[in-house]
Amino acid sequence: MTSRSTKLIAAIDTADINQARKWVSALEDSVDAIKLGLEFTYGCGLEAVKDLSQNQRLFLDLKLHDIPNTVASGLRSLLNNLSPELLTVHALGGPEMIERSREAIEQKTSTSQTRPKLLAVTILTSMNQQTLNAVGIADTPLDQVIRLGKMAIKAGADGLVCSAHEITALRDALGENALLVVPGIRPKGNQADDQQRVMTPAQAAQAGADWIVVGRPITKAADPAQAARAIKAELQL
Ligand SMILES: O=c1ccn([C@@H]2O[C@H](COP(=O)(O)O)[C@@H](O)[C@H]2O)c(=O)[nH]1
Repeated sequence: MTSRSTKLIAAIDTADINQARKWVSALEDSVDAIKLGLEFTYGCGLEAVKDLSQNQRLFLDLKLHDIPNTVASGLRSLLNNLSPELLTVHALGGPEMIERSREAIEQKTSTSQTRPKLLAVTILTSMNQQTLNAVGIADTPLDQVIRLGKMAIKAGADGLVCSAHEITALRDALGENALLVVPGIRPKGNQADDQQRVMTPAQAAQAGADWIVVGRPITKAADPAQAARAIKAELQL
C-alpha cells in the first residue's frame, strides 16, 4: 500500500481532430492529463497537438527510437514548438540515446519553463513472454523491464513506461523518485484488446503508479466522462 496519489491520463487515440476535441472537452474535469501519440500526431500534425493541449497537461507519446544523434535532433526540433510535460523514447535505443535525449531536452528548456520529463518505454504492455521470445529475448518481461529500467534511469531518464506488474520490483530497484507511468490498465469488465500485461486502476494505484494511462476503456465508453470519473474514484480506494 502506498500514500502516493496516482493520476489519470486519457489516451486520445484518433486521427479525427473533431473527435479528439470532443473527447478532450468532455474529459476536461475528469482526467489529470491527456496523451497524444502516433495516431493523433501523424493524422492531425504537430500544430494540432499544440492546439489541443493548450489547456491540458500533455503527455506526448511518440516513442522515439533511432540513433542517438537523430533522436536528440528530433527532440530539439519538437521542442521548438511544444512543451509537453512528459515525452517518450524507447529504452531499447540504449544509454547513449537516452543521455543525448536528456541533454537535448535540457538545452531546449529555458530557465522560466518546466523541463519536460523524459520517460523510457521498457517493454510494451502488449508484449508477453511469447512475444519477447519471438523477438529473441529469453528473459521474462519482469527481468527485462528491470534491466532496461535501471539502465534508462542511470542514463538520465526521469521515469519509465512499464506495466503495473513490474511496479513493485521497480520501486525496490529504483526507489520512489523514478516516475512510473503505467498503461495496460483495464477496469473490471473491460476487454484487454491487444494488451497483455494488464491490471485494474485500483491494483496499479496500490502498487505505486505515479500515472496510469487509459485509452479505449474511456474513449469507447458510452459516456467517456463517466468512465473516467469511475476510474478516478477507483484510484482513491
Ligand atoms: O507499453 C505501452 C506504451 C504505451 N502504450 C499506449 O497507452 C495507450 C493505451 O491505450 P488503451 O486503449 O488503454 O490500451 C495507447 O495509446 C498506447 O499507445 C501502451 O499501451 N503500452
